[in-house]
Amino acid sequence: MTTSTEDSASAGRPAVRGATPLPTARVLTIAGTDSGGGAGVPADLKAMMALGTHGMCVVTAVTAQNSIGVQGAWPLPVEAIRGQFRSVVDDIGVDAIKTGMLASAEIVGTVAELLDTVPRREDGSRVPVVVDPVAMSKHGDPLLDPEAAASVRSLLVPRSTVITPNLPEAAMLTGLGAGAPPAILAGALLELGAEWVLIKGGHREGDADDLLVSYTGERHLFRAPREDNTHTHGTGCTMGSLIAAGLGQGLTVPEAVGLAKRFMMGAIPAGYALGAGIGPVDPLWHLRGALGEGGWTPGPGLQVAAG
Ligand SMILES: Nc1ncnc2c1ncn2[C@@H]1O[C@H](COP(=O)(O)OP(=O)(O)O)[C@@H](O)[C@H]1O
Ligand SMILES: Cc1ncc(COP(=O)(O)OP(=O)(O)O)c(N)n1
Repeated sequence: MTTSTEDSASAGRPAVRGATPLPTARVLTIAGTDSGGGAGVPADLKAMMALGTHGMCVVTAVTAQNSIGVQGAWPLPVEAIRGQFRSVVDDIGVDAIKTGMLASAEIVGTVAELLDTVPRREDGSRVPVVVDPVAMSKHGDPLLDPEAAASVRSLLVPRSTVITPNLPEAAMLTGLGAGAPPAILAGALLELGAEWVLIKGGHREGDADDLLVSYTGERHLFRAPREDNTHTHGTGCTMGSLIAAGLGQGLTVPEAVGLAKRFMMGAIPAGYALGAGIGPVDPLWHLRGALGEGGWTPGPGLQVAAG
């Protein structure tokens, strides 16, 4: 295995044929895996694909996880994280980035350093970065060392285009209680250097409204009734990835959040039972009618000959 990042772009490569213009945005998640497929990198890639973008991943940690909880977590060496990041950014390029589970202060520091190396866009603006400050799973299993919260606060929040905490994560980062009003939590995060803050409402009593505020004073409330479905594993990861996919396609932050929220309002009621515990939201809810019962059926062109 080689981890070299020094190849020049074309040295010794075969000519690439069939130059179809890039049909879509390139969106990168920097996050942990979920072996059960409901959250983390698998959820991110599915959400990115659901909006028609090309999803890519830098894995930060591997988790053994299912519908009942997280049974184990193994952070990767920072060299592996740097290597994956360089492979993607130096050859393919990125139109938007989302971060999720970062596990340790060392990984948070490495990711902050890597974000600073992303080339600017043609118009000189920064590639948008959605920071989902993942701290624990729905089951209460820790996904971030407690001492890493300070690094997220000082290194990642100021590098974010939009940070998307749930209520407990906003409380952890600000030192305020999770019961503090969303506008107060958002204001404290803006003071830490975020451009936009989305306080997600999944952990609220009653409604599931999300509050989006910007450092310029713009304010948007995305309202939604609480869905009575326990199968909501992966809501935060899916939401953050949809926002990144929207930003990569050129939407503004309020437009991307609005699109993501509307999508979630279909994905959450469609969440399905899987395993003995909390099943996942359905990133394919909008295609189920077209897929038919049991999934997609190959057309005549894809029939495999018998024998
Ligand atoms: N039961 C629910 N009904 C409706 N919307 C929900 C529900 N649970 C979560 N959401 C929405 O899902 C998105 C993700 O939020 P949240 O669940 O708070 O994130 P996280 O997974 O990080 O805790 C938000 O838009 C939130 O309002
Ligand atoms: C590897 C990994 N990353 C993130 C999470 C948290 O995902 P989230 O979308 O917030 O979903 P819940 O865990 O709250 O259902 C995770 N579980 N695993």
